Amino acid sequence: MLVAVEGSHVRSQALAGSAPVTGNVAEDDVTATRLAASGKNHAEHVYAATSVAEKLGTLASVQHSDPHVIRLPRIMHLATDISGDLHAPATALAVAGVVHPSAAVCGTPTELAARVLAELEGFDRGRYAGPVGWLDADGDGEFAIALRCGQVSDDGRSIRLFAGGGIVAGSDPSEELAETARKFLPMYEALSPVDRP
Ligand SMILES: C=C(O[C@@H]1C=C(C(=O)O)C=C[C@H]1O)C(=O)O
Repeated sequence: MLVAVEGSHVRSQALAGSAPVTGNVAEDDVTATRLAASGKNHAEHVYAATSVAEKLGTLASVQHSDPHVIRLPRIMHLATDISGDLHAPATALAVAGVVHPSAAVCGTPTELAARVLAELEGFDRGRYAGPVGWLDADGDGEFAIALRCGQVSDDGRSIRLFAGGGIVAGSDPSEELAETARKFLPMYEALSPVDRP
C-alpha cells in the first residue's frame, strides 16, 4: 500500500525483499525465517522503507515498525509499516504524489535512479507501478501501487505483462530472474484458459 490518509493520519507499507511461497506451511515457515534473516534482502528492504519514510517525513512526523514478513499466495515480502500525523492538511492524492515512486519500484536516489533506468532499460515502462486508489471529497483516501499487471494492446489481441525486482549489491542475477518470474504467476493464472473452480 502506497499511502492511506484519514484526516491528519497517514500510513504506508513498504514492501521489498522477497521469497517464494509454496503452500507447504512448514517449508514456508523456514523460508520466512530465512528471509527475515537475509542480509541481502534486509539491505534491499531498508532502501525501500527509508525512501518512503523520508518522503513521508517531508509532510508528517513519522514512525515505523520493524521489518516483518507478510505472505501472499505465491510470494512473501519483508514489510515495514510507516505512519504519522500530517504537519498540514494534504489529500491522499497529494501525499501519493510525494511518496511515489519509492525505491521499491524506481531505485534510490529517485531522480538519479530514474535517469539511469531510462538510459539502461531500453523500453518504456508505460503504466508499470502506477498508483491506483480512491479519494473522497475531504481528501481522505488510499492508493496502492498497481504492480505485476499488464497492458492490453490497442488491437486487443495481446497483453504485455510487467514485473521487476530490487537489485542491490549481492543480488544474484538468476535468483532475481526467478523472483521476477514468480511475480508473473497470478497474471498467468488469471489469463490461463484452464477452468478453475
Ligand atoms: C518491483 C516490484 O516489486 C517490488 C520489489 C520487491 C522486491 O524486489 O523484493 C518486492 C515488492 C515490491 O515492492 C515488481 O513487482 O515489479
